[in-house]
Amino acid sequence: MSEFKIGPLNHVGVAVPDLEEACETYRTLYGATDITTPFDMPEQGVKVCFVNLPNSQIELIEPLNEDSPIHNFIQKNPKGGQHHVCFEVDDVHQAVEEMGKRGATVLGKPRIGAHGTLIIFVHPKNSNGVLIELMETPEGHH
Ligand SMILES: CC[C@H](C(=O)O)C(=O)SCCNC(=O)CCNC(=O)[C@H](O)C(C)(C)COP(=O)(O)OP(=O)(O)OC[C@H]1O[C@@H](n2cnc3c(N)ncnc32)[C@H](O)[C@@H]1OP(=O)(O)O
Ligand SMILES: [Co+2]
Repeated sequence: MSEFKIGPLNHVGVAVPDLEEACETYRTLYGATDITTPFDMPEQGVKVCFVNLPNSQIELIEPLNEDSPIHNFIQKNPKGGQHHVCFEVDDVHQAVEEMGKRGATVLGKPRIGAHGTLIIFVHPKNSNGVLIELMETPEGHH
């Protein structure tokens, strides 16, 4: 197995109080034309949609309920805010192992994210206050 390292920036996560309103902002203010239909991910506690860009995505996420991992974030930032940065990796299980070895705190277990591949999160305290998501590269995405 090759030495662990992060690969391409896959998306920037933005937490919002109202997903439809945020989509409208990207449509009307920024002229975004390729925005996916919002969908719920109950197991992740969020409603999600993507603003597809030539080289990356903005991932808009809204808490589904009070148990959502981003419920507190929206409480503290009622207008929303930049939430996480996601990098692609070859192997999430290798990433978990390496993060542990390198003294970082992995949040929860690997689970399937909005791109249908395994993801993990590394605590903001390990990366200058930025929540980092690591996701396995989707098939055919290179
Ligand atoms: C559908 C999946 C999709 C995908 O891409 O596939 C997603 O990306 S879903 C994204 C939503 N899911 C997650 O974020 C899961 C991982 N996150 C967590 O486990 C929590 O959000 C956690 C632990 C990072 C923070 O939880 P919470 O805010 O409830 O805890 P605290 O209030 O105690 O916060 C601890 C400490 O961290 C600071 N904080 C919280 N969120 C963030 C953030 N997004 N970026 C930077 N810092 C953050 C918070 O202010 C506290 O700081 P402190 O100085 O200790 O007060
Ligand atoms: Co994400």
